[in-house]
Formats: sequence, C-alpha cells, structure tokens
Amino acid sequence: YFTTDTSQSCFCKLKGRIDDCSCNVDTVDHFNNMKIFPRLQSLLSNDYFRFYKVHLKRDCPFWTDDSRCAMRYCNVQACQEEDIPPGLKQYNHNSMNSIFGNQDMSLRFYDGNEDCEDPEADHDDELGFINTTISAAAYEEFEKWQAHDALDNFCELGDDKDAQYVDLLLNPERYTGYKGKSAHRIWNSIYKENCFRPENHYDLFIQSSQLDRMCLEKRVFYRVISGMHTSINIHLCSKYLLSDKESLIAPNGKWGPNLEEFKRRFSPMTTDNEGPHWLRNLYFLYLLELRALAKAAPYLANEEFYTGSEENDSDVRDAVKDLLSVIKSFPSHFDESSMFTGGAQARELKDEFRQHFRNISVIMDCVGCDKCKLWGKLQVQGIGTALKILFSGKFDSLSPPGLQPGQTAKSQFQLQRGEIVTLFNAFGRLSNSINELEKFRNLIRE
Ligand SMILES: Cc1cc2nc3c(=O)[nH]c(=O)nc-3n(C[C@H](O)[C@H](O)[C@H](O)COP(=O)(O)OP(=O)(O)OC[C@H]3O[C@@H](n4cnc5c(N)ncnc54)[C@H](O)[C@@H]3O)c2cc1C
Repeated sequence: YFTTDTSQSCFCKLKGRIDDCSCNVDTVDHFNNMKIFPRLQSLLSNDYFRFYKVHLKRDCPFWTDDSRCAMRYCNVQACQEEDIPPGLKQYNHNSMNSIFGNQDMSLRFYDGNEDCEDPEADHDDELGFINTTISAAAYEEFEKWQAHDALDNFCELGDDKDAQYVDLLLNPERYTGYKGKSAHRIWNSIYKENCFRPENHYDLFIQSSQLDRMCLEKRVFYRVISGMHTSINIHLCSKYLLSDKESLIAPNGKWGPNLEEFKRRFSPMTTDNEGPHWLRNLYFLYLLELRALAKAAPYLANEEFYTGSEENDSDVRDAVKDLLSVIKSFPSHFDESSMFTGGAQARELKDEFRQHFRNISVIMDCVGCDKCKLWGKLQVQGIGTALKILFSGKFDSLSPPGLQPGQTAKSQFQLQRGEIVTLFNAFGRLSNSINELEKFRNLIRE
C-alpha cells in the first residue's frame, strides 16, 4: 500500500518556506534538533517545570461527559507528596491537600498513598483555610483583580482551588487509545465552531487551499490549532503501544514509533493531500512560540523560578538564560507586528481571536481521557500565554531599552507560574515533535 516513494511523500512536500513566515523548514529542523531540543530536554526535567498545577475535574459546559477512558494509559498519575519541592508546598498548602484527598478511584489505585484514603481530613483543612484566613471582603477584591487580569488572557484560567499538581515526567504524552466519536467531537467543535472559516466553506475541516481566502490573522489562528493537533498526533505515533492488547493491563507496555500510523496520518494519499500542510503548521506554531519566548526574554531573564531550593533555582535561571540567548540568535523570527493593525476593526478582530481561543481552552474540559486532557490543557494554556505575550501589548515595551537597568520585569507586571510552566512545556512538545519527525524521516529512508 505504501511504497517507498509514496511514503517519502509525507516529507517531500515538507520543504521550503513555512507559510506566513520568512524561514525554511530545514533551518528550523537544524536549529531545533541541534540547539533547542537538547537544552529544553534538560531544562524541563527540573522541578519548576515538571510539576504542573491543573484542574482535571472541571465539568464540561457543552455536553455531558462521555467516555471516561477506561484504559490505564489514559490515567494521570498524581505525584507523591515527598516528590514535590518544598517551595511549591509552601505556596500552595491548600491545594496540595486537595490533591491527596480529592482523587477518583483510578488515581488512588495507581498512587497507593495512604493519605489518599482520608478525604475527610483534607476537607476540614480546606474549609478551615478559607474560613479563617480570608474574609469575604478580601474575596471580593480578589475577584476584581482576577477579572482585571483576565482581560489580557487568551485562556480561561478559571478557579483552581480544586486543581492538582501532576508530575509531567511521570505522565508522558503518548498513545492512549482515545479516538472515535469522543475525540472527533472535540476536534469537530474546535475546527467547526471555534476556528475562523472561509466564507461559504461548508466542509467540516478546512482545506489548506482555502486558507488564502481568509485574512492573515484568521489563517494564523487555524495554523496554530492545526499545529497543535499535528504535535499531539506525532506524539501518539512516536510513543505508540507496540505490545499486544493484553498488556494493556500489565504495568508497562512496550512503547515506540509506529511508522505505519505516522504515514496513515500524514501521507498525502491518505489525507487528501493535507498531511504535509498539517506538518508545516507544526513548524508555524513552533516559530510563533519561539518568537513569544524571544519577546518575553527580558522578562523571563528576571524570573526567580522559585521552588525553595536555591541551588536548583539558580541552575534553572542559568539554563533559562542560556536557552534565551540561543533563541535570540535565531535569524528569522516570526513577525507579529503585521497582525492586528488598522484601528477599530483590528481591535474587534483581536477580541474575536481571543474569545475563540478562550472557548477552545474551555473545550479542553470536555476531553474524555485524562492524560489527553492534561496535555491538551497544558498546550492550550501555553499557546494562550504565547499569544498574550505577542498580542496583549504588555510585552511590547519590554525589549531593551524598555527595561531600564536595575528595573525588574516584575515591577511592571507578572506572568503567573502556571503561564511560565505551560509556555516552556508547550514549546517543549513542539520541539520534541520536530525532533521525532527527524526519526521518522530516518525510518522511512531505512
Ligand atoms: C485535546 C486532545 C488531546 C489528545 N491527546 C491524545 C493523546 O495524548 N494520545 C492519543 O493517543 N490520542 C490523543 N488524542 C486523540 C487523537 O488526537 C485523535 O483524535 C485520535 O487518534 C483519532 O485520530 P483520527 O485518525 O480519527 O483523526 P483525528 O486526529 O481525530 O482528526 C480528525 C480530523 O481532523 C483533521 N485533521 C487531522 N489532523 C489535522 C491537523 N493537524 N490539522 C488540521 N486538521 C487535521 C482530519 O480531517 C481528521 O480526519 C487527543 C485528542 C484531543 C482532542
């Protein structure tokens, strides 16, 4: 079915200039695989980045939750209390308690932590915390602050008192078996109801040949979503369950690349010629996030990356500065300055863009597989942070000489911890995808 020639074609159209950008695929391949990927791999294994606070139990506001995926590969393993750095515990005493108390059966089963068995104690702790330390008047103030901050956000951050910490290294993004109606309902709803569409375009999924009928901003929106979709699907192909179904209940299956699955998803023959365009959108999203990191670099260079261990935090600060200087050296960054220009109409478009993206962040609560939801939320939040950096205007004056010597970025405004964690990890996903593509290229050549 796939001769060598046709299978090569996943890649043969993946050459030349990346749409709506000024650089080439192979420039990005080389830059990522040689310079960015190894640095990020090491950086993201640090405590600051590996513990992600996320609310996985929020109700889906659009339809009733359907297939809570029963496969163990869909479950998210919560982390053990002793693994969490002291600095995070101090900051989040209240939510730490809720992690160990509010787990559903599946999490408890894998966790084996005695603390999980005593939800009542946690419940009391939580009530006590709220009643004794924060007055109703203060809460009203917080709501005002939150509403103010939320104006700039491209994601619904929501109320995270029930959020839990998840150790990302314990929960790699990989094949979960999430597919069929439930997964399609999410993608359909994203593309059909929450992406911009060319006028009179009635097909469910947007063809790349139709994209030029939309303005740059709307194309960008589509490429961002499609790039994330590509990255998710590359991950499931590169960490596919290779052992047979019986081992689904064994503790460790055998995981690795599945070339046939990759070809099915990205070859022009099986995707009505769209596969290579979807791969290009991955590169587009990579460039967009790369630019966001470059733009926020003066701010990020002043970030504390606090976990409570001065030695580790200082190593992380050095590693971040090193990564940022490499990012800065990239010769042809994405140029966001041509977007949203032109007065009232542009402002309206930006509002619409933001609203669409926020809807997509809410749709993530409807994903019927916990591990997919975990990584889906992380990536959407990371992209939302990148969009905020690029388009909220708050970071425009950051590039030197915007920041005076001795003036810390913090004195201007703050990115929340979750935004920084997701920004870097989302970029890490894309970097990993581009690196995995290289491996598939080599497998095809073999
Ligand atoms: C948020 C989210 C996270 C997920 N995470 C995981 C995971 O971690 N592990 C896992 O195994 N599965 C995951 N899935 C499921 C996975 O993405 C697929 O939906 C599933 O494998 C079924 O694939 P499919 O071949 O039916 O096509 P799908 O990937 O479901 O795509 C549906 C349709 O969208 C179009 N399409 C496909 N790719 C693109 C693209 N890049 N750009 C534009 N259009 C496209 C095609 O027309 C395709 O038929 C996740 C799904 C969602 C919604």
